[in-house]
Amino acid sequence: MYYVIKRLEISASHSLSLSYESKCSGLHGHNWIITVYCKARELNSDGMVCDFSHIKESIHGYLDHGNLNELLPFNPTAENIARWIVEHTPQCFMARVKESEGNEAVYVLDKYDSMAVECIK
Ligand SMILES: Nc1nc2c(c(=O)[nH]1)N=C([C@H](O)[C@H](O)COP(=O)(O)OP(=O)(O)OP(=O)(O)O)CN2
Repeated sequence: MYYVIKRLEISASHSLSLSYESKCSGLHGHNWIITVYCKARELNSDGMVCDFSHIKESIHGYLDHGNLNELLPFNPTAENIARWIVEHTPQCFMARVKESEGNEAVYVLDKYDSMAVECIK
């Protein structure tokens, strides 16, 4: 099995729609650190799982310097963003989305859950 791991940073704003009072309901920004995990049993004809720059383009190219509430069709929590990355990135099975030093969410496809447990130890 081959793996590629791409880390990228996006600067973006969001506000959260929550069922309780929170400062996060106001528009604010983060420099999000995103880690994308892709895998393939066989390499493509270019000798890659997938191109690092294609991963960057589809996430950074779309979200950087944007308002996530306008760009994404869901409440832009770190968890929902991580799921969106997995669902929209070819060969991706797991994504980590870090809002700040202490706050990070991970989404992993069900069948790779044990791998995620190892990675986030
Ligand atoms: N499970 C989640 N919890 C929270 C999310 C989220 O996406 N998933 N997001 C937020 C807000 O985006 C908020 O901006 C985070 O605020 P921040 O000040 O960074 O967090 P803390 O209050 O915990 O601040 P510390 O500096 O880490 O103490 C909120 N929650």
